[in-house]
Amino acid sequence: MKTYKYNELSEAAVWGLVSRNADSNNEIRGAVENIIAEVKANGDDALKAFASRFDKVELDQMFIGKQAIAELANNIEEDVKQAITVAYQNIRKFHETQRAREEKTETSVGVTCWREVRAIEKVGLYIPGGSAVLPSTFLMLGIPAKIAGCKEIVVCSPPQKNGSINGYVAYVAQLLGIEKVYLAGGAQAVAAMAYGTESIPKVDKIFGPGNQFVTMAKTIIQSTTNTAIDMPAGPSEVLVLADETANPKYVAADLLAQAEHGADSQAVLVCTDENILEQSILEVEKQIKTLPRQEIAAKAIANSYAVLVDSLAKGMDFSNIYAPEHLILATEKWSAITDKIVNAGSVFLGNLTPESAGDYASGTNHTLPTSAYAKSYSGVSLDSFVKKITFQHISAEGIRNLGPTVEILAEIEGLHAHKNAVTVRLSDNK
Ligand SMILES: NC(=O)c1ccc[n+]([C@@H]2O[C@H](COP(=O)([O-])OP(=O)(O)OC[C@H]3O[C@@H](n4cnc5c(N)ncnc54)[C@H](O)[C@@H]3O)[C@@H](O)[C@H]2O)c1
Ligand SMILES: N[C@H](CO)Cc1c[nH]c[nH+]1
Ligand SMILES: [Zn+2]
Repeated sequence: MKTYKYNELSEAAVWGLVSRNADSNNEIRGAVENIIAEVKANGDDALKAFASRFDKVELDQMFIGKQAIAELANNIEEDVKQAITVAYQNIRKFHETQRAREEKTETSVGVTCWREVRAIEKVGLYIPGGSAVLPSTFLMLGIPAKIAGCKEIVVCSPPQKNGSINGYVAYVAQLLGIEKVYLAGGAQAVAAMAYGTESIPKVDKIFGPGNQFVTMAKTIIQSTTNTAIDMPAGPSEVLVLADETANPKYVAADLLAQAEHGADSQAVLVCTDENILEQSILEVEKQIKTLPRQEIAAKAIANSYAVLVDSLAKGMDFSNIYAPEHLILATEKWSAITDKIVNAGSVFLGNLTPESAGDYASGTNHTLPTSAYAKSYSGVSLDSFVKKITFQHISAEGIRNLGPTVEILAEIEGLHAHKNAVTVRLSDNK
């Protein structure tokens, strides 16, 4: 892992360091635009052709139904069922706390305004399944969708080599009461949910993480269709901010946990202590050899780096510019610096809080903004699955009170029909 000294970096060098996945974006955009156009024109036939090309499987049907889901779910190990259930309960508990309760407000006498929450009716959940199948993502998306009360939940995941889904995904489907999982992955799944095909219904909003193809497809359909997206949730990343109280073994384990997601993942160590920094890098080199996915992790680590800083405050400055998906404060002094966090998707405090806990089971959502989108987006939550509609009611007293103000403002904008909508009421309610 290459190491930089923060106080020796120019501003341009810092911006260069924090930019990710920028080089390949144009190439990926072209490929994804072609995939979207194919799905739009040829529906299920295109999906089957892409499954054959990218997932190396010939599909007879486009989904796995209730009966097959039950059979697959039945066959998984008991301890896994229990672990999934614990995760389900914690994620549900945390997301239940996000139900909005807002008061009605009388903004002026006789004028009452409020907001009411309505679920987005048709949502599409993308469950990644390329290099690793992620049933945990199904929990992260399915639980808030169910709590919100979304009427139609369409689920897509890449077909496995046997033309089916794995048993753990099936078990989650059963827990959530979802009766169909569509066999579509990558950009083509996103296109299918945005345009609809013979089998896959068009949805109002698409959720879920994925590789650069999935993320690019979401970004494109967001501006070319009326289907919204949760956020750009692309290749995983972590920034560990450590000091002399950090444990290099834990730091390295956390860096590798995100590195093993994909060759394009990034793991950044920002450290105030040269010794801890060097020990952590040595630990990365040691621990990586024990990983089954060491080839993938090694590519991600080659695409990662460490930064030596003078203080935790300087480290936090760098972190805020980087805006990591995950920020780990590997320091006993974490409580002194949390208020300095401006940009991060999800934060893990202290030496005993591994990021993996949030990936699976502590309760927070693991679908989070990457590539510095944490500067402007939040991770998935119950809010992501609802709209908040504003309401207002104006009484006779209210229109007498507020009417003249509206008339004047409509007048200065030259919008006389607007003014008149008030005037006709005022003349009837003197
Ligand atoms: N940000 C988050 O919240 C978050 C959460 C979980 C996972 N992730 C990320 O999700 C990603 C999952 O990626 P994955 O690849 O394992 O699964 P994936 O399901 O995102 O992608 C697999 C699909 O990609 C398509 N594909 C593969 N090669 C292609 C090519 N050359 N051209 C066009 N399409 C192609 C195929 O259709 C395949 O089905 C990882 O990068 C992981 O880090 C992010
Ligand atoms: N770390 C991923 C988000 O970037 C989520 C995940 C799923 N499974 C394991 N990890
Ligand atoms: Zn992870």
